[in-house]
Amino acid sequence: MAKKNKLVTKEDERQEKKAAKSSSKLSIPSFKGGNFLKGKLNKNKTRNILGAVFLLFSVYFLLACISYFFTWQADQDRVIGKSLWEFLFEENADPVENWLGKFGAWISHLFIYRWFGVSSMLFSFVALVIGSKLLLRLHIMKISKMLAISSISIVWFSIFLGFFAAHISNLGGTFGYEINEWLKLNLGGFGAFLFVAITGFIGFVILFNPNIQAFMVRLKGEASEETASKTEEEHINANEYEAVNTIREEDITEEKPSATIDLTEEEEEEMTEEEEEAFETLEIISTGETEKQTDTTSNNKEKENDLSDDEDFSVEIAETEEELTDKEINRKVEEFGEYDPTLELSSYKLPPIDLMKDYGGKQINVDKSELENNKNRIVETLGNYNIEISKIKATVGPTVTLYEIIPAPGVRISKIKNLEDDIALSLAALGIRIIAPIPGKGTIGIEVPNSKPEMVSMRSLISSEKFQNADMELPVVMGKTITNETMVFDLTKMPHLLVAGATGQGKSVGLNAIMISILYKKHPAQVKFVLVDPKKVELTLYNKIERHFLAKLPGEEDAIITDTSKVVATLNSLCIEMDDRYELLKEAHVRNIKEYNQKFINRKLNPEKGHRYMPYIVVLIDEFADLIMTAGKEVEHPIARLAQLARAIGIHLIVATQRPSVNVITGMIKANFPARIAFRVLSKIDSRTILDGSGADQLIGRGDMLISTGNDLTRLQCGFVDTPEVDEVCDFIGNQRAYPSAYELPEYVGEGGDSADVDMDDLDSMFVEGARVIVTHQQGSASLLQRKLKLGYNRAGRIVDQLEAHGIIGPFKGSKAREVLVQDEIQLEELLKSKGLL
Ligand SMILES: Nc1ncnc2c1ncn2[C@@H]1O[C@H](COP(=O)(O)OP(=O)(O)OP(=O)(O)O)[C@@H](O)[C@H]1O
Repeated sequence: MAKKNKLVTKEDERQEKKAAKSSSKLSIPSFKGGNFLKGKLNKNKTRNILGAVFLLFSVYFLLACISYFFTWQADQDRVIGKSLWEFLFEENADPVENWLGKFGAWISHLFIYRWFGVSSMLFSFVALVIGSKLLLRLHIMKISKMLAISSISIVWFSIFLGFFAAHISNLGGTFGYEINEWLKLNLGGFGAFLFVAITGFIGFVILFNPNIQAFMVRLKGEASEETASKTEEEHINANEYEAVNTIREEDITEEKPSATIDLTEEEEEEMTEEEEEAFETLEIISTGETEKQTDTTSNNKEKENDLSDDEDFSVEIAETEEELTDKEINRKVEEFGEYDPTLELSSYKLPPIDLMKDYGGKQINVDKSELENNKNRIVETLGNYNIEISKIKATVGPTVTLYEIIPAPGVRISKIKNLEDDIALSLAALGIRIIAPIPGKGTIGIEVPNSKPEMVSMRSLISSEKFQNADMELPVVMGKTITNETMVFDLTKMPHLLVAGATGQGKSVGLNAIMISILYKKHPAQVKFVLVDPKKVELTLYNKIERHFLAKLPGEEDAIITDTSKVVATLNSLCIEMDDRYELLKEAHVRNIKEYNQKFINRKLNPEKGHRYMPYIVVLIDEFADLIMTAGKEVEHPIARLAQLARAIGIHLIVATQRPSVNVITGMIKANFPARIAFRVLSKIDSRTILDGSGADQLIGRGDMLISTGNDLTRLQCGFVDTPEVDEVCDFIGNQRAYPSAYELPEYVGEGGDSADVDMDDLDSMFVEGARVIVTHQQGSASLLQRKLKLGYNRAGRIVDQLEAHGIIGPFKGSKAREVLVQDEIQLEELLKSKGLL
């Protein structure tokens, strides 16, 4: 009780403090009974009230003025020469003609007749702008700017219109008339007119600062340009990028919209008064800071002046560099328009949806008796072990049904988890998976395969609204979740994928699904694939799109790599590409490929300095186990390097393997692939290797898969795409106009490079250091040089060749390190001296 009292007191104190704060802001003088006002008014309310008053005045005043022009003759006799008080309380009680009564007649007479004439109506505009800003938070224009424009316009138009007072009275008001009379008296009629015209021009220039020269140039050039622009227009039309999405609106299927709450918007709308106050105080603080800053600069200046009095000491202040205006910066964009990377293949068309087959399965058929049977069996089995259930719910997916159970209070979750095999036995089904508890739901899930699984066709996934409207860099649609939702993810966010699954469980179909997703969404300028296929048959279909979408090493015949030694060269070449791209990013002062490309499109990067539009590169390696077996560290090292660093520069790896054992998926690889996909594997150990947990061994195969992205593990039914469909898509793309060749990767000179090519006179500047590193470590490898001297692959390879040519190391020996022919550093020094290299 005492505690409660204490709380109440604190709350009271807080309220009092708040009231005091708001009253001090409004500076309401403290008077007796003013406490009521203090409590009720705060800055926000005052603002609203003032806003409403301004808006009301704006409308009232405008109507009064308009009415004045129809009624002034009738009302003028009564208003003229009277103060407001006199006029409102005069004895004559007859109504006036003005639509807005006596006050309307008086105020319009005051403003139009006695003051500024017609231009007085601008006061209504002034009130409108201020009122809408205060009440409706509508920003029509900057208040200071509006006040400057309005006041100058009111005065000037009054004088200008006063010029015609002899013909139409009231136009310029008494003010305009009197000024004109005075001007005419002193400058003559024409002189007065000229004076008014010139002041008008000066006012216009001060307010709007028009670019008169540009206007003149445009005026001159207009006639000659007219004909030129016509032809240019035709030219632009011809070049327009027509890579239209050929999927018709009606083909796009929409999923049930899930309720999404846009927190940010709500927060914005519902900014409480306190927050607003805080916001305003913040503004005040920040302006305070700038004031402080200017103070210090002026202090500094004073100090400088003091110093410059000293004869021996001169102070030079660095000139501030000139900054380009936004207009100048964007000059290139204005001149040429934004850079369009797709221009070279501007008529490229994305594949139409009709190329995909419909395998049905849009609607899930719910077999009620099956559901009932399964439910009864689950309840029964659990009942046998004295586990009571308080609720059970089934969600039917394309191939699996999820039974969610809430056990009675006091039941241990681990007890249910241990009954996995017993439940599987009672349901007589393969692939039962128990998720205890389902993260974020507070229930236990039992996944039971349907007796009649539905096939999920790739067509339905591609035409899903989610995929079609996905605003992602590399959107991938792979399948449907257990709740029949299409799952779309951005490959750039993954950022690499490890795919594993025993043979025949749907891995190749899955890889095709990834490829097809990207092909259905991206232009050849935006993405390139590096395809590695040691099995030689899986990816050959994509040969047809070589000149559109594939990347390869210079001088290679086939873009699809099947030979292990070429894989090593390609991976190393990708490392060089990565280093090059990082260098370009550094020069462009951006952090990732998206920002870089955006800057390039906005023509802020100079192609003459080596800048170029960077396509994403997706490296797809099928059968990674085979590569590791044959090339070992030689592939592991560049892959780990790419996986660690390549994310920001747009190289993404998809590595697939049949054998997810620890010697294939090593710790180094695993650590760098946070996103993993598991199709069915044969043992719990394999599942643990790929997913760090069991589950993949309990899948039912045929495209049933688990995708793990860090913490989340989602079960999906992978979309099915058959080889003829992939073939047709590739045909469609392949038959369109293509680039002259595949995207060229940088050249890689490997450790097995031809030493005959070495130029003995052009030794690398790091040659001597390289030789010392090799001799000290007695290990002849380029990767050692790379690590120790922080060199790129290309350069380290070149130094190795030069070392071989100078007889410091022996020839290339496959995956083994080269033999070092110099015993120690003393011998090396002698050798280098004898060759004149020291
Ligand atoms: N998503 C799917 N939906 C339905 N059936 C599928 C799906 N994925 C695969 N299958 C079936 O499984 C078969 C084998 O698939 P796939 O060729 O992809 O296996 P794999 O794991 O790549 O095998 P391997 O490693 O031997 O190449 C397919 O021919 C198809 O019948």
